[in-house]
Amino acid sequence: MAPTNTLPAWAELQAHHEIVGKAFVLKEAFKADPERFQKFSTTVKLPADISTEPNGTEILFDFSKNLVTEETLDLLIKLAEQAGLEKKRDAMFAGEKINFTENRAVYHAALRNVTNQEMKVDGVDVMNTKGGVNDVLEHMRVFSDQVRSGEWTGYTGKKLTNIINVGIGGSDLGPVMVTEALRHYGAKDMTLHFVSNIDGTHIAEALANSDPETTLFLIASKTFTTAETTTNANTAKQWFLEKTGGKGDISKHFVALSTNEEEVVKFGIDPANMFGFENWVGGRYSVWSAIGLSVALYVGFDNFYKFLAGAHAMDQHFRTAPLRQNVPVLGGLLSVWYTNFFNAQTHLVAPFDQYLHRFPAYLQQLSMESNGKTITSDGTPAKYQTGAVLFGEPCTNAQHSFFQLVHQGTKLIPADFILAAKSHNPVSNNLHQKMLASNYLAQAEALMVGKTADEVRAEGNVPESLVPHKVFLGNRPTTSILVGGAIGPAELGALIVYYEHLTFTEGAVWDINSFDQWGVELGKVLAKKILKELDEEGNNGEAHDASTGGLLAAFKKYANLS
Ligand SMILES: O=P(O)(O)OC[C@H]1O[C@](O)(CO)[C@@H](O)[C@@H]1O
Repeated sequence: MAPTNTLPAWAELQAHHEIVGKAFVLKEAFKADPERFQKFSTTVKLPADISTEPNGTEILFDFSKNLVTEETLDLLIKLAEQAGLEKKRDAMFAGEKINFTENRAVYHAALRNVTNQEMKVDGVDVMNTKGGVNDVLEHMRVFSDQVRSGEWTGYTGKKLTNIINVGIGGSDLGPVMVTEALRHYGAKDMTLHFVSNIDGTHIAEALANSDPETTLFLIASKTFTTAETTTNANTAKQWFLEKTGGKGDISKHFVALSTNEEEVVKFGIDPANMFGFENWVGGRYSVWSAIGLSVALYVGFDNFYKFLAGAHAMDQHFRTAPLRQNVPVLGGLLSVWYTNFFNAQTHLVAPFDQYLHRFPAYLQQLSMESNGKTITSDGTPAKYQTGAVLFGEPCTNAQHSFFQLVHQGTKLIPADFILAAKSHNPVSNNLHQKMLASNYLAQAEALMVGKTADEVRAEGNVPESLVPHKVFLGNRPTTSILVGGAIGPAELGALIVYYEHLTFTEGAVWDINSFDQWGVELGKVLAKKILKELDEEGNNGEAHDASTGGLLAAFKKYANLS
């Protein structure tokens, strides 16, 4: 396609930004238009049979506190149309190989296709084929039921209640985030560990209090060749065999979640205990696949299925809602607006929800591994900014750390705030939840209205020298997401998919391939080479630049390596 910044709508948006965007005052827009909230907010409703609410949970997306007019949205949608967003979306759902640098389809939506619509890649029905989506789901159902009920036991006949997931990146972040988010639904007799880091501390700490008789290892790796995962998995296997005096039965205690049967077998896992998926599932989208087995084990298969169904509901919305009411499209286009026309560098996501404490970390991989790219579809560098730096922490904690910068710093930080109307823990007569909600509402309002010097003075007793320090410029944009019930499996599924398709929309407009991750390769290859050098006697890193060589030599000296 033509470079995005040469599309007619881009120039129109630039002109619009000069005239309208730069001068836009959010609080004035609310005064001028009493309908602004209604006009700029959209509600998505989940099916009743999967929701926490008897009539179906509504999720309200309030975009009204963004620096936009109706004309801005119209122009952004025009840009999306000119960039071929709908065509690209439809190609993804048609199983076309839109991951063109790896010649792969991007079909994780099939994993949550709970209405069993026809979905094909290369003419093959991925849902109903042998070993396809429905077969793997059935395998996950049977296995998770057996482990949870105690029918599947360890080598001494004990129930497996200690689950250790070994995986990294998408094979870790999704399972960790989702099991934490759904802790309310988790089996009370189960302990979960997630081992990802190559730092030996991670596996050592997980094994320290584990009993081999009751431990189940899930070796989660799409490729089954990732250095961290294979090393941690081998350490786990060695620990298991040592602790059981060689009597431990690997087939009862180790299962693999992978696409690579050959490597799984080499490792010593029975292919019958392998839960497969296909290469059209990207690592960062794999929690919906067999990689989500820890979720199914912890919250039970029925809840896992509701998680898929909530995700599917958001897929359906993304596929069918007109762009102007399409929430992931609007979220993605707002990100384009701030990144490319306001020069914003970041995207803050702050869940007002302790269970969602790993959500920002999960979104970091989703967003930055997808859109941290410079090269566009024709192989040339983009002449505009792409992926923002996504960061976040749960509130109210974040308010007491980095929110100073969000309120009074020199940077524009577009922010998303997420709250559930109902808490799973309405302690102290729901006081905590009301305080949480009051902060959720107050932060967005404060960021918008700010505080003028006159307002500071009117508070009285403020020395004139302090006045500028107490001024808040305001006009800082937020998107508020309000889940109408509690955050259950379906609500969580829908929220994740909102961000997936928001990321898709950004990538489609920026004309980059959001589905590869070549940028992680260089460091991996170099680390392999340096690992050998650490063991080579007399090698003091002379082949490297002076800094790397100097550090390598110093490490060897301090660590007593020769
Ligand atoms: O599941 P695997 O193949 O072990 O890969 C783990 C992670 O590594 C990456 O390839 C990046 O290094 C991610 O995309 C992926 O989620």
